Amino acid sequence: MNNQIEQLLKQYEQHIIGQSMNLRLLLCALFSGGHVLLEGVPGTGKTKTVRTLAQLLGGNFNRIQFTPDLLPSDITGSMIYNLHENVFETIKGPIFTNILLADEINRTPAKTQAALLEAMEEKQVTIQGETYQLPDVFFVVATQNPIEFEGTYPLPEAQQDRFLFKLIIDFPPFDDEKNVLKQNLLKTNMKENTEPLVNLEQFIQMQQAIHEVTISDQVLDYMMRIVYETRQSERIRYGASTRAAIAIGKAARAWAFMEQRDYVTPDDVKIVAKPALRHRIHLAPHIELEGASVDYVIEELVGSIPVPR
Ligand SMILES: Nc1ncnc2c1ncn2[C@@H]1O[C@H](COP(=O)(O)OP(=O)(O)OP(=O)(O)O)[C@@H](O)[C@H]1O
Repeated sequence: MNNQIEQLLKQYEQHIIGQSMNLRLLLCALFSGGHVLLEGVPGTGKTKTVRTLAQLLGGNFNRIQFTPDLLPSDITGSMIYNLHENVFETIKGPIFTNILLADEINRTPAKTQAALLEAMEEKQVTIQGETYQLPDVFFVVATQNPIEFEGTYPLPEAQQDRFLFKLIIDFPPFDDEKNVLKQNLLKTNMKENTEPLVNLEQFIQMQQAIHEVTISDQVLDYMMRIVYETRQSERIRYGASTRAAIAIGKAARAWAFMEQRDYVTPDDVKIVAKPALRHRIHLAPHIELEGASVDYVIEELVGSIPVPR
């Protein structure tokens, strides 16, 4: 693995315990230029995970708590009249940051959700007719609580499709969770000062290098076959979109880069397929009734497709 990336992940894993795969996938999404939906019950370290990533990259971090009364301009910004100077001034909203935690995105109505999602897609924001570019490194992690649905506004399918990955934060294994307690209660291994390990310029250079990673025709075919089969399977009501296929390709390339390879393997594709697909497909009603999970169905589907040599 690229030495700098290896260092970064090592540090990251010292701060966020027992979430190794999720940390890698989060970094993979960031390298791919995508955004992430993060699902987990409260208190499982989601905020710390995203804040620490920003610190390790030397980037700015903002957190917006999505509430029912949040307005689009509370995210993007607004224009105010400065009485002292007799001029209008643009106040840029909290979206102008490198890493944004959109906490409980499904607690706000569709209009405000759409303002964030539009900005994610267009990498720019319009305030009173003026357009402002978002930073070159702009990464949104939107959280959702998997068990509390009352008073929520579920993200429409088309909006979910805009997220490269959906990651699920589960409780860490027993011993790892005990280490979280030690970190917090005994202050062992506690690193309050998280020094950046790379800066944003270096990060952008690495991101550009990912374009050099090649994808053979057989591997492209394999990716396409996975997405195509989501539309054929009788276990799936709605299959994945073309945007999903592109997402798998981008993420697999970033994963290969993180593994210090200049070509994508079928294994890279397998690793990123689940987080790239789980929020984009809908199970058929009879499969839902059987209680099968989306992850299980994806695993079976991917496992049934011949792997190219
Ligand atoms: N895997 C972990 N590694 C390190 N610290 C953790 C981990 N999980 C939880 N914590 C600790 O648990 C506390 C709560 O974490 P945090 O606030 O990030 O959770 P959250 O999922 O964002 O919660 P909420 O949804 O309520 O905002 C913090 O003190 C954090 O240090």
